[in-house]
Amino acid sequence: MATAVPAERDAVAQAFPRPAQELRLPGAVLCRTAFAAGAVVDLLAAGVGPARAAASTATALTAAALDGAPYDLVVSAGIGGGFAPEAPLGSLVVADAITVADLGAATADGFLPVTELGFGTVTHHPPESLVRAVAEATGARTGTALTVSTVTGTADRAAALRARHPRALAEGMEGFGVAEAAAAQGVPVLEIRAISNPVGPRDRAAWRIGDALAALTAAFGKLAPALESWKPHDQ
Ligand SMILES: O=C(O)c1cccc(C(=O)CC[C@H]2O[C@@H](n3cnc4c(=O)[nH]cnc43)[C@H](O)[C@@H]2O)c1
Repeated sequence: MATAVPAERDAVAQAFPRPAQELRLPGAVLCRTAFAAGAVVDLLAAGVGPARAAASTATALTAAALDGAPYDLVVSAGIGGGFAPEAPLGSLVVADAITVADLGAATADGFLPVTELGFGTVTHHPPESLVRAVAEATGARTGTALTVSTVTGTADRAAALRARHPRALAEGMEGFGVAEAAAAQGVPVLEIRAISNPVGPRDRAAWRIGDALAALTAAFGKLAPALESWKPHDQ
């Protein structure tokens, strides 16, 4: 379970019945806990932004694989911006598509995603059955979660993103990085965002970080059955 910062990791940890044990890796610290039924869960404050989040997640994945206990699933979780009116403050979004919104080239004719330049990928798709089960368990809306390296701070930018990604519900800074690390090792990925602020004109007074962290704790409290019953071969 990869969050950006320790406050998000601790909000997730509160949903687990057992206190987490710290495991130090080179470049990452895991907090190991477990579901009531026993399945082990590693919580990682992976850092802010897609690059740092990818590096930390790759470290954790590699350590688990070398230990002979590879992960079945990676979850990117945290607070995020919500596109109005579909994703209001305090609501939850589970991504059915994890898309990087600003990886590409600016041209006179507009933005070109990196895939149109002939490189890489811009979207990862979490397993459909898991997205459905998590949305049912938590009441989350499902749609695209965008990953950006620059937080949106104007109405124009929000409108441009929405025009390019009509199914976008949430914006964060880590999901695509976490998903790239997971995909590189063939591990499925999920992204869950609790909405702390609207995507749009910068207005720090409008942030509701406490409410979003509480929504994250509540969501993970309801997630155990959906995650535990999901089998990696179910798509
Ligand atoms: O200074 C600002 O105007 C501002 C607005 C929103 C977020 C930030 C951050 O520095 C938070 C980065 C952190 O939180 C996640 N996050 C939360 N809201 C958003 C958002 O609207 N767009 C992108 N990321 C957001 C993000 O995943 C980072 O971990 C500053």
